[in-house]
Amino acid sequence: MTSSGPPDPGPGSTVLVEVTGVDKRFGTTRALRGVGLSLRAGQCLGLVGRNGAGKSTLVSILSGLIEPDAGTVRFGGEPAPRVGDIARWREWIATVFQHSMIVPDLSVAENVFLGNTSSVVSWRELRARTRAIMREWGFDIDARTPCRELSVEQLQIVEIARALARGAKCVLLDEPTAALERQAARRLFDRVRQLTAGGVAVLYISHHLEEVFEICENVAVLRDGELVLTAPTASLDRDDLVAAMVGGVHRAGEHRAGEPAAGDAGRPGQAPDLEAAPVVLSVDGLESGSARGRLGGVSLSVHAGEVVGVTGLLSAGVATLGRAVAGAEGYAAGQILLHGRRVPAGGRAAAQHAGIGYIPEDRRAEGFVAHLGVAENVTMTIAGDLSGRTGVLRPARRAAAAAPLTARLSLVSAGPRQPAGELSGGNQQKVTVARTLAHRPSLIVAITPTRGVDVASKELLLGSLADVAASTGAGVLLCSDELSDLAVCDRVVVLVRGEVFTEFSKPPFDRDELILATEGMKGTATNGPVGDPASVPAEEAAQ
Ligand SMILES: Nc1ncnc2c1ncn2[C@@H]1O[C@H](COP(=O)(O)OP(=O)(O)OP(=O)(O)O)[C@@H](O)[C@H]1O
Repeated sequence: MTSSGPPDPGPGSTVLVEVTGVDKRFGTTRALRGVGLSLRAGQCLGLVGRNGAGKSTLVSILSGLIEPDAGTVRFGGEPAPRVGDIARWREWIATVFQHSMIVPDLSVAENVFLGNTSSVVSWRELRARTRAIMREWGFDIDARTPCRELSVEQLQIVEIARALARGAKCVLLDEPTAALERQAARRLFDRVRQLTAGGVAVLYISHHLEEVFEICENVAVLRDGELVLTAPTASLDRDDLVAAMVGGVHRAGEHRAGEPAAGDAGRPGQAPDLEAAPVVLSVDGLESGSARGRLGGVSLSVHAGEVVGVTGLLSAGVATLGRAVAGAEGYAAGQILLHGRRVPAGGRAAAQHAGIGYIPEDRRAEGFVAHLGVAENVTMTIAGDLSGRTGVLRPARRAAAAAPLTARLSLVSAGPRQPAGELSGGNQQKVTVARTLAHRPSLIVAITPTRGVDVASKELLLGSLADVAASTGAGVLLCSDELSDLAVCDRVVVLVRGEVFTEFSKPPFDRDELILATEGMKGTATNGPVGDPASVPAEEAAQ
C-alpha cells in the first residue's frame, strides 16, 4: 500500500499534473522530501496529514506560488511554466484557499475574470460569460452582485467559477468546508462530483477524514514532509488513515507515547455535582446587534470545573456570545459576571485581567504575534510571573515554561524561538491554545478551537481544556459548530437566532438531537453520541 512515487495512472484516466521528487526546505525544516503524486482527469484525490506535515507547502508549489528546491512539476507531460507566470499556471491549476481571494467591492463577474482580461474590457461580455459558466455548472449567483453581499458558500462558488473561467483542468480545494454549514458542505460535495464528472481533477485537502472517504477516489497521506501512503479510499478505513498520519498503529481511543490521551482528561472522574460548584460565569440577558449573529437576551452560567458547550447555526450568535464574554466585542444590553463581579464590556485587556482566557476564532488576527517566537507567544501573559523579582526573563526560562504545554498539544515547530508566523495553520492554533492555558484563567472562552487542527491533535486539545477545568476548577465556555467538539462538554446550550433554544444536560449527547435543535426543532434520540467518529457521517463532520 505504501508508495513514495506517483501512483500508476489507471487505464483511461489522463494524468494532468505530475509531481516527482519534490523537496522543500525552510531553514532547518524539511517541509517536503521527495514527494511524488499525480492528479488525474475526472478524479478527486484527498490529501491528509497532521499539522505541519507539509500539505500547504505542497499546495503552494502546485499553485505556482513557491519553487521547490528539487523535483519537478509537469502539466500534461510538459514541464510546468516558471513560478511567477501565474496566468499560464492558472490555465492548469486553480486553488480555492481557506482565506477567500475575492475582492469584496467588485462584482461576481469582475471577480470571476479578475486578472484574466485583455486591456479592452466589455463588462457586458464578461457578465455574459460569467452567466454562461454559472449556467453550465448549475451555479445560481447573479453576475452583477457585489461580492461583499455574498455568503461564504457563494464566495467559494465564485472562486470555483473563476478557476473554470480560466480553463483550469485541476482545482485544489484547501479545507473547503471549514467555514461552511452542514447543508452548504453537502452542496459543495455535489459540486466536487460535478467537477470530476466534467473531467476536472480535484485535490481535496481536509482534516475531516469522513469527507475524504465520501468524495475522494484516492487518498495521499503526508507525514513529516514525506508521502507515506497513496491508496484507493475504498481499500482503507479511518484507523488505517490515522495510523498513516501519526506513524504507528492508532486505533480509536489510543494515543501516542508521551501524549496524554483525550480520554485521560476527557471528563476525569466526572465531577459529581458540578451544579453545586460555585458559579464562575454568569451571563444575564445579553443582547447584541452584531452583524455576524445577533443576541436577543441570552442568559447562562458556567460552574467551576464545568465545560459548557454553546452551539448553533452560523448566524445563531454562538461566536458573538463567545466574543462578548471574552471582551473581544461590545454588547447592547445585559451583563457578564465573573465570580459575581461585573466584567467591563468590550475590552479584551480588562476581561483578561479579570481572569478570562480567550481562544479566538480568527487566530491570525487575534491569536498570536507572528514575528515573535513560539515560547514568547505562549508565555506572553505570564511574563511578569516568570521574570519574578529580578525583572529579567531569559529565553531559556520562557522555553522551559512553554515546553510542557507545547508538548501536550503536540505542537510541531523548529524550536521555541521559531516565529509563530512560520508555523503551519494548525500549529498556530496550538500556540493560541497553549498561551491561554499558560496563564491559568478562571474562565476559558474557546471559539471553534479545533478548526484546522488535525484529527489526532483535536483529542489532545479538547482533552487539555477538559483537564484544566477538572484540575484547576476553571470554567470553560466552548463555542463551536463542530459537533464532535461537544463530546467533551458537561452541558450544551443550543442557540437559535440569538436565543437559548434548549439545553442538553446529560452527556453523551445525541448528535441527531443536537442537529435538530440547532435547526430549531426538538426530536427523540435515535443515533449514537457525538464524538464517536464511526457514527458521525460526513454531513455532521463537515459542520
Ligand atoms: N515560510 C516558512 N518558514 C519557515 N517554516 C515554514 C514556512 N512555511 C512552512 N514552514 C514549515 O514547514 C512545515 C510544513 O508546514 P505546512 O504549512 O506545509 O503544513 P500543513 O500540513 O499545511 O499543516 P496544517 O495542517 O497545520 O495547515 C512546518 O513545520 C512549518 O512550520
